[in-house]
Amino acid sequence: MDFDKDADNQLEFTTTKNVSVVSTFEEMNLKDDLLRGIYGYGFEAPSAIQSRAILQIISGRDTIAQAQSGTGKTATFTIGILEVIETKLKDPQALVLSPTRELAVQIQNVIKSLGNCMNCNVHACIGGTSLGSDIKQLQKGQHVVSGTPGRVADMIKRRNLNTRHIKILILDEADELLSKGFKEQIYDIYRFLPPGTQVVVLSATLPHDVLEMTSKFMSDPVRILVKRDEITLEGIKQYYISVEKEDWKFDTLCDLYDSLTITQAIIFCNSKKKVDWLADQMKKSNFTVVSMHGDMKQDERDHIMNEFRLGHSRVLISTDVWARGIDVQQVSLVINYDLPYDRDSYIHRIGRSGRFGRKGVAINFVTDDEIKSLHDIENYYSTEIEEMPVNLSEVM
Ligand SMILES: Nc1ncnc2c1ncn2[C@@H]1O[C@H](COP(=O)(O)OP(=O)(O)OP(=O)(O)O)[C@@H](O)[C@H]1O
Repeated sequence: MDFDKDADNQLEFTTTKNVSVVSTFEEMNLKDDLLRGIYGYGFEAPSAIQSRAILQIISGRDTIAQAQSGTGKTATFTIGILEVIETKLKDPQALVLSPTRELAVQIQNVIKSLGNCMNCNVHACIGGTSLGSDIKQLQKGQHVVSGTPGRVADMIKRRNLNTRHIKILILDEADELLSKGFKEQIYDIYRFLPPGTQVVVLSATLPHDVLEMTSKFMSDPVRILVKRDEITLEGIKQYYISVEKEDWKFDTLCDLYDSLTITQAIIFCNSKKKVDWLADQMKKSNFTVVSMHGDMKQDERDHIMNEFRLGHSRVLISTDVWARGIDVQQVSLVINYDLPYDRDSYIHRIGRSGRFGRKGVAINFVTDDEIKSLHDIENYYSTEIEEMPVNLSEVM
């Protein structure tokens, strides 16, 4: 496999024709224990992506599954994995890779929950934790490993993660995993997997160059894609506030604070330094906020994450470490204190609200310099980002 080989620019990618759609979980003919796990978790009927992609994954075919944020991609691959693994065999049979530690742990929990009646061991193999305990957990015998690329590559090379029986590799947030920062590590892992390992890639955003790259490590994949103008969700209302100058953003945020705490809110900044600065300023002005970024110690990140999931903290300031995959259903408001540098991040950030059909609101603070980028995003996704009405409570 050569990830960097020049791709054919003429390639057009379209959704595979005649992918069958099943409207109930029963029709998927799943193992009884798995079906019980699904209903026990509270799911009643499959979402659009689940109706299409689960059976493809179970059939063993390489699969490219794109679907809007919060529409159930995690359960899509989880149900696929749980159906094909054999719990009698105590070796890793499925490997799930994702770009952040928090996401890898969240996925581990979803797999555990859906596999609750199956005696399925799932290990989160992530950086920032002790190597010793990782090794111990792997020695115990795990059916599924959900991890971040660095630690997983390390465990494979040290021969603590046995890849011999892996039959399915999942790349969640695949466009991020195949971007510059991760690509080499993914390649490193891929070459240790048995030949013919089934590959499944998922994301809300799959740009053309990423789809091109998939031809290097996937064979005749089934493609379920979303058109660019259908990626944004109707349920997430998008607004902007013109702040003219950077200095005005802070007061604007303070004015909005009461609305932020109605449910839960995420405020995105473009750098770790800015997250620290903003959290400091808010605290100095007596607002209660928490913050999280990739330079914090893992136990601190875990603590912030747990408190936020429990609803004990309501306003979280973060970087793009929080942009992808994290699922907290109570989040109904996302603020881009800084507009993200790229269009894909915009989709992932605002998608932290409006999970599985819930309503969400995204507010973009834009200086005169940022207004052009905002219009770019608007045009690219054929979506509407309106000026924020005076009274936010009217739209919440
Ligand atoms: N069939 C279902 N019925 C009810 N709820 C579901 C169903 N499938 C998924 N959900 C719920 O929807 C929420 C979003 O799912 P998930 O996190 O898998 O979305 P996603 O598509 O991976 O989003 P993202 O693109 O942000 O990663 C979760 O809280 C999940 O429990």
